Amino acid sequence: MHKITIHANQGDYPVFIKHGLRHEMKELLTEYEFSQVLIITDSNVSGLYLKDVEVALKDKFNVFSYVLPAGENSKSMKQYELILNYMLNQNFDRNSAVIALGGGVAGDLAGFVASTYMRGIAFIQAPTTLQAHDSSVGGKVAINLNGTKNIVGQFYPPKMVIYDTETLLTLSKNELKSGFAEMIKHGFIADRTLLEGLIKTFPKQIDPNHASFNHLLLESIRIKQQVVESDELEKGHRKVLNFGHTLGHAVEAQQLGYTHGECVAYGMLFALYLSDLELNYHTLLTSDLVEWFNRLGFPINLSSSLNVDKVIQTIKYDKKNSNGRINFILIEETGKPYTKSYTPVEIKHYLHTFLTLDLLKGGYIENNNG
Ligand SMILES: NC(=O)c1ccc[n+]([C@@H]2O[C@H](COP(=O)([O-])OP(=O)(O)OC[C@H]3O[C@@H](n4cnc5c(N)ncnc54)[C@H](O)[C@@H]3O)[C@@H](O)[C@H]2O)c1
Ligand SMILES: O=C(O)C(=O)C[C@@H](O)[C@H](O)[C@H](O)COP(=O)(O)O
Ligand SMILES: [Zn+2]
Repeated sequence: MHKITIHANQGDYPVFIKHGLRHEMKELLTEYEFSQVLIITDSNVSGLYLKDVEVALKDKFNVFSYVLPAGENSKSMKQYELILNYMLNQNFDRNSAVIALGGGVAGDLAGFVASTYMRGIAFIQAPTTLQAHDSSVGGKVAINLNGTKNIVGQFYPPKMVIYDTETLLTLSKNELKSGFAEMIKHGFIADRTLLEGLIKTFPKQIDPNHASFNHLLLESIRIKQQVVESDELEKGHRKVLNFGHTLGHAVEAQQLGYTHGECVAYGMLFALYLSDLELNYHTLLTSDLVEWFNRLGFPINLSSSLNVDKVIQTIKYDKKNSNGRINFILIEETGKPYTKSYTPVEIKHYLHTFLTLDLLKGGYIENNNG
């Protein structure tokens, strides 16, 4: 078993990573005496792993389960309110705990519930997606509002992260790809070796059974750890974790059928394009990189599906904005991120030129589900 301890203002917490770890949850939680435990999961994960977790915990705790409709739309005010009502009706008290069993959607919503119910109760992350190697670490919890991503939320670190990597084996290709995009992001912002390792190990497809997969996953979690420990509340440096997200979140809000990670991947291509323009030479958005993204099945050509005016409208609500200017995370080179601010008019112009780049013409236009 791997253990990474994250230092956080409200208390350090361990991230345990192991194949089959869901069966050991009771042992991991030995020191806790929760009055009630609510497992919040979604309608796909419930059929796969809920029973195992209930069985693992039922001798020690009074266990309840709440199953969300799978998908991003559950990160909503409506689901938030439904869960709070459920907890109140079941007499959950201050000594109770919430366990998020699922991907980033269950984690972000359950964490926000835990952070606000009775002004905060214990929260445990039990991630089941590759994406959640990112979302379960760092304490960002949130829901969406009127199409704006994560606009209502908190920094609320979990007490523990229990990452059963066996669960990754049931993910679809598309969901693996989504989490892989955040690993690529971690490579770009902090670690050339990680990025090169990802390119070399997975030239055509992502294989969670590959001998190097776990090592690369751990490296990615360590980068997340270093960044969130350096600036837990995102006063400055943590913003680098938003590389690819400024455009990515606006694309995601258009609900074109792409996952969070696919939208972030597309946003990274745009951020690399802007980075090249800033540097006045073309070393970042290379044909090799675009072809790799294309082979993995990331969207690289959205020229016929993206509504640019809507993108600009959404980007105006980005949390990194200041004084009406849009702050993008760019890179000087792999591992050297910085912030550059633009007006919405400038971004609209650059987006138009980006969308018509010949380099991006050969790509997937349709969503590549599978
Ligand atoms: N808080 C953060 O720091 C942070 C970081 C990254 C992403 N996020 C958020 O996370 C969300 C995306 O997370 P996600 O990609 O995990 O989405 P998700 O939670 O919707 O999971 C993706 C899909 O995979 C299914 N699934 C989950 N585990 C499975 C398994 N083991 N086997 C088979 N199917 C499984 C789910 O039912 C869902 O359909 C977005 O809302 C994003 O904004 C938050
Ligand atoms: O942990 C962070 O900080 C991140 O930015 C990680 C992102 O991958 C994640 O998608 C996060 O939810 C985005 O945060 P937001 O503050 O832009 O909503
Ligand atoms: Zn993300």
